[in-house]
Amino acid sequence: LFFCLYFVFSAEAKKTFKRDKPHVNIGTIGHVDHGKTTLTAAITKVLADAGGANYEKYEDISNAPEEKARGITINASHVEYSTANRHYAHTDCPGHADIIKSMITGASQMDGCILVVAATDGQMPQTREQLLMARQIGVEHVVVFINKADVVDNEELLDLVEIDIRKLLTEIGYDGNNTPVITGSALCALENRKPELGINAVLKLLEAVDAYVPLPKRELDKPFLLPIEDFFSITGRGTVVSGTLLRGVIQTGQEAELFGYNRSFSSVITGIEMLHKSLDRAEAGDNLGALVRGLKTEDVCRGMVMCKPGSIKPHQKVQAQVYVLSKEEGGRHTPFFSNYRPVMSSLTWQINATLTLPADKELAMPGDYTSMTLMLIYPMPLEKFQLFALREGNQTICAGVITDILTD
Ligand SMILES: Nc1nc2c(ncn2[C@@H]2O[C@H](COP(=O)(O)OP(=O)(O)OP(=O)(O)O)[C@@H](O)[C@H]2O)c(=O)[nH]1
Ligand SMILES: [Mg+2]
Repeated sequence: LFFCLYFVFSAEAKKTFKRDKPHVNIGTIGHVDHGKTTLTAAITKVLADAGGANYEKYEDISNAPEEKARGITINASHVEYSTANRHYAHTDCPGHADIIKSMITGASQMDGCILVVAATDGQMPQTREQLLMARQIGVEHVVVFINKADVVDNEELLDLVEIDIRKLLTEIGYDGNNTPVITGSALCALENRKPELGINAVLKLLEAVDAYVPLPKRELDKPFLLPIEDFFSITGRGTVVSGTLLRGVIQTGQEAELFGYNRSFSSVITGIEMLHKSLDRAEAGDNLGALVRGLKTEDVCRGMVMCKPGSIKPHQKVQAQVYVLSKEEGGRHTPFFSNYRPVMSSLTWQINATLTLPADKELAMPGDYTSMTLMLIYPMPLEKFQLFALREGNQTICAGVITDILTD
């Protein structure tokens, strides 16, 4: 959330066009060379003419700056633009590896994405892999752009590509029948040629994104979650837990559940304090202390969570998708195998977990990404799409995202 706000505000300062509209994060995914960057440039060009963007040249976007997310080097360009109803931040990563890394690390934070498929190739292995990854990290809405239609003058072939993509979407768990699929040419839009395939197709695409990708749920509207960082006791009053409220809103008098490391307590929030001031209410992003009724300091420890009862649960076995940090990123120099037992860390907790690689994968090399099963020594607060790291001593060796809960 902070990152989002920072991004919006810092962008606000830099540029001049109006930004008083609901904000949505999107991105381009698709097989190498299918036209993601050309399309990104074309969108800004088309919208620049309507006053909703600054035209970002292909060269500037494709020259993606290196950024670090969770210790991982990712090449990513961010552009922004506005349609009539919305403001978008759009991430474009070059090539397959950076797209996958930005998805696993949560760097791209897409509320929806544009899948670019070149009509000349149709779906390719990376199209499928990235779409699957998008599904696994919780991107619920995809809009498809069938690109390079300018060089395919065979209607039937274009139809076949569309049918094939709809089939793939359905197979992966998307609504393949109702997903908007727009056919056109990003290059024509960029070069002001063949308006029906160029500018008009890009406008159609933007209309589809506006209509099909819903506005993201605000963090404030979600059930509250406080990963506990610290705790202390106030003589005569009780125990205070502190940390940064990750989502939702808390109020005094509210029921809360505290759990983790095989402990679980029900309580009521009787006081909230922030910057030495007492408050009735705090919201996502606030760093606060909460006085909880009936708990002793020895009941609580760092790594437990305080949450709206039942909103997040302890789990011991999960399925995950991870990126194995390369040596250059500070990761391992050598591969690891099934039954390896690193420390898993997420929210504010850390715990030992045993990992199992998929049956067809004998080892995981630095720089790889892979699925794996993780068995924790205790059930811990976990949910689908949660980010975590695997560590070895002080070294981060993997960054991952939970794709499935396997046990209660
Ligand atoms: N004919 C034609 N060529 C296109 C079109 N869109 C993109 N291209 C060309 O396809 C090539 C790849 O385009 P990019 O936009 O760089 O593709 P990308 O998906 O960003 O590629 P990576 O970032 O390397 O994965 C470039 O030479 C583009 O000029 C199009 O609509 N028609
Ligand atoms: Mg590119």
